[in-house]
Amino acid sequence: MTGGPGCSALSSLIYEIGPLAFDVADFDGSLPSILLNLHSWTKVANILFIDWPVGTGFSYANTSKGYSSSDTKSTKDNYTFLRKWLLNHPMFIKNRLYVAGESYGGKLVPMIAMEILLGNEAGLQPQMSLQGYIIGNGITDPNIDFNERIPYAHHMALISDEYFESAKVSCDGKYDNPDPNNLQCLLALQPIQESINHVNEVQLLEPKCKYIAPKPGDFGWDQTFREEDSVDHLFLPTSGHDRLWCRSQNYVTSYVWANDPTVREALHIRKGTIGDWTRCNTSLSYEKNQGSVLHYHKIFSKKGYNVLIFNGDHDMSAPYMGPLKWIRSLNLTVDDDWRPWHVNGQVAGYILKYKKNDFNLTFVTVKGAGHTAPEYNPKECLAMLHRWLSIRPL
Ligand SMILES: COc1cc(/C=C/C(=O)O[C@@H]2O[C@H](CO)[C@@H](O)[C@H](O)[C@H]2O)cc(OC)c1O
Repeated sequence: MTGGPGCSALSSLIYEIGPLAFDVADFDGSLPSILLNLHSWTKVANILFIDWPVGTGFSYANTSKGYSSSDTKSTKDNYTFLRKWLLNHPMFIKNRLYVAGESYGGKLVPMIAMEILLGNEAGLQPQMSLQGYIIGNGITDPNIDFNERIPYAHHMALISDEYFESAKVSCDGKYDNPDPNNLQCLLALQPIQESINHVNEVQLLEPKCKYIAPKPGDFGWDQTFREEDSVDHLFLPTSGHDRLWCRSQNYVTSYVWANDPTVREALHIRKGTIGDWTRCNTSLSYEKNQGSVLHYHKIFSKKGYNVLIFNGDHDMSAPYMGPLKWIRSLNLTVDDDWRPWHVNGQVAGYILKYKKNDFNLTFVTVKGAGHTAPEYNPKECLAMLHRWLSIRPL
């Protein structure tokens, strides 16, 4: 499951872990060519890519009321879909099953896993062979994940020791949505904000680009885009005169492809169901009604499941330090202490394994990767998944 909420699973399929990718290098504005992704996760697993919540990607409801969704509603929808899909594809019922998601999708992962567990316990058919779950740069508890951004910025040398110390003393760990009456904290956060504002928060090392309204005909797609649903379309570097490459430009290919009439016909998208396809639908009526999902992880940690939590370590929006903090709160035992893991003789990141009875949790960093880790380090991420799924040491 992709994040957002409201980002299409097509984004994860094409730009991250699916078997196909667009040829962004040769893209000239017309229908992009399709390439094979050598590092597709489908080499080691069958994957269902789900557009959730309803209204995301090509998914649609028949009534306007049907579009209102939430964490709990979407969890149930995903579970219902999975049950129906498995009943229609019985050859997959016995397969080992993992629920996987990234970013905001990581919040739904333990919720859906719990729904499966409860459904199995209630004897619902089909019984699913749930083995565990996988979360990449996920959000678990915004209080933990987002408050770790400032300590992370300090770790990554974006703010000085003095700025950090002063915020630490004044803000009592509440850097995200600080108490508006705590003037000391607000003052301490000011130079911190100025230091990090112009850094690309999803990949510290890449240029930060800001949206400017595209002109009709830009990229050969002669539509005027609405700003709210076309934030990926055209970006300019926030400073400097030269047009820099920005990763977000790669996403233009998805809009051109998914809105091409021949593509939509080939995909059997029913006419009149949705208008323009957008990579992330930001106008959904979605209630984030589960603040934290840490309690789901707590319940799973008392049962026999296998969990993989991985983080591109150059992402400041959902920094690796968030999971490290909430995982520590589960009171597990360290099974394999922090050590590097390798791909092609190079350090690909770091691993830390925990255990408690039959529960195994592997925490992995992907060195140098941003928010959507497989998009940045595809080879390493496939190696990680392959080794973890085959219960080999990373
Ligand atoms: C709960 O409140 C927040 C949620 C998020 C979620 C981000 C997210 O899913 O990112 C998208 O991830 C997907 C990958 O799953 C990418 O493709 C999209 O580009 C990306 O937008 C972020 C926040 O602050 C930055 C929040 O405050």
